[in-house]
Amino acid sequence: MTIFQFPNDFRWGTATASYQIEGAYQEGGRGLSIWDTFAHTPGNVYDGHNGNIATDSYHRYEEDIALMKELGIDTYRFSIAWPRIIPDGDGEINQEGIDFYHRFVDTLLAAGIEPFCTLYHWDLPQALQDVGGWENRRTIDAFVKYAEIMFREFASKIKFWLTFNEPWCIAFLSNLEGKHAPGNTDLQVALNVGHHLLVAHGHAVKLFRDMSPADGQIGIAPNVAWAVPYSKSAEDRAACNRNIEVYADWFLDPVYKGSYPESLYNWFKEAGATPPVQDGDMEIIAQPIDLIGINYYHPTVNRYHPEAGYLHSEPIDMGLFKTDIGWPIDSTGLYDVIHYLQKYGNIDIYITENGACINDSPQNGIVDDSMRISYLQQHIAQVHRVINDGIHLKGYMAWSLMDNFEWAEGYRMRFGLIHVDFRNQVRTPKESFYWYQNVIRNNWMETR
Ligand SMILES: CCOCCOc1ccc(-c2cn(C[C@@H]3NC[C@@H](O)[C@H]3O)nn2)cc1
Repeated sequence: MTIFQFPNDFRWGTATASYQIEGAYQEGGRGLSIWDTFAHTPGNVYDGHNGNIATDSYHRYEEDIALMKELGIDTYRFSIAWPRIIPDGDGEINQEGIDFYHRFVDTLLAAGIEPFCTLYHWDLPQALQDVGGWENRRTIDAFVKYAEIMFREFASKIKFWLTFNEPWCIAFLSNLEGKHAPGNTDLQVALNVGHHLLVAHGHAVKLFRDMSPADGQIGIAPNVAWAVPYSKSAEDRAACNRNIEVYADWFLDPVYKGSYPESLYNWFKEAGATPPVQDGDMEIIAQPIDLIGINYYHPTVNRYHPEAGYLHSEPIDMGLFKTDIGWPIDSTGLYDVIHYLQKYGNIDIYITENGACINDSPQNGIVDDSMRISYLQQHIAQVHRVINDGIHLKGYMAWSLMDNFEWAEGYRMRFGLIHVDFRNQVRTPKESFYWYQNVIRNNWMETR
């Protein structure tokens, strides 16, 4: 048994996202998002699930925040639904939407919980997609207008901001692999989307500085892959590097270095695609940021294979224990990838997502999700190990507060510390909720 003591100022939290929990998709003046369209299109989401109701948190946020207070978190990561603020993307402001988030944030603050706000967690207004979405540079200006409204309204209440969640998912999963909204399957489209979201990020950061909100911090939240080569061969090592770089470096090099990673740039160029860089873009992207959020779930073991996707990098099943979504459980990847990111300097890092898909259900009112406790314990131990190495890892937000809409997997894949019965919205804290509550209360963890 080991005791892991955390710094007094370490932040403990949970995370969610607007489309995954709010529901009320046609209420409060909300416009449609690309995820409404994608989920309403047969075949895109498991069993036709969608976010029309989700966990009904638009109506139940006070109950949710009471559970957060019981859990004892000091930080809550959530996202704003752009379609609630500007229903058609860049037209009229919807005051009802702004008012909703003021009530929500005020309730969080009254509960002593720090709001940690993601501006864009994938729910692009459909009206913007109708004219090209992130492929169209016009969406950059629309995003900056949206961000300005949010900073003006909330910078006095919200001190932690993320521009984009998981840029790899926005660009590649959604526009090359076609698995998320809007479901394109073209490499050049993916590079266009990825570049434009980076330019939008840079403009939003510059605007944030120009509006000089008192003591606010802003960053971006890439999901990171950690790939270990199956063999020591140069081919396998290169295949792993491509896999790691496409999630992290493709976005963080432009932000921290003002240029795309050369090797991957050339890899895509060989495939006939290059980012649509215009004069001044790379300078605006490289606006200094204050922090990054890192979303980590699992590592992979990869080898080179000429027919393995756009990176010729094939993940190998090494027989590890897996969560119910099929991801291997190996917390060492978290330690390794955080050290990998030190090449950008000893930047302030928050783990803005980490968690396990374990589909346990209540038995006599108890959800004995011991596998999730084991997963969290292993990963929080690695968080401590990273801090012990002097790395500025400032906080940990478990994904997720409660079971919710897990994108293409719908509601069958459960990541929550709280079980949600989607037939009646009954929330049941799982055993992992009480385990995490104890870690937070003590600010230390013991392994068992
Ligand atoms: C067979 C090939 O498939 C290609 C990879 O396909 C995926 C799908 C999904 C993910 C994925 C999902 N999550 C959790 C979410 N993070 C943001 C938050 O909203 C959570 O719901 N992280 N990564 C990665 C890769």
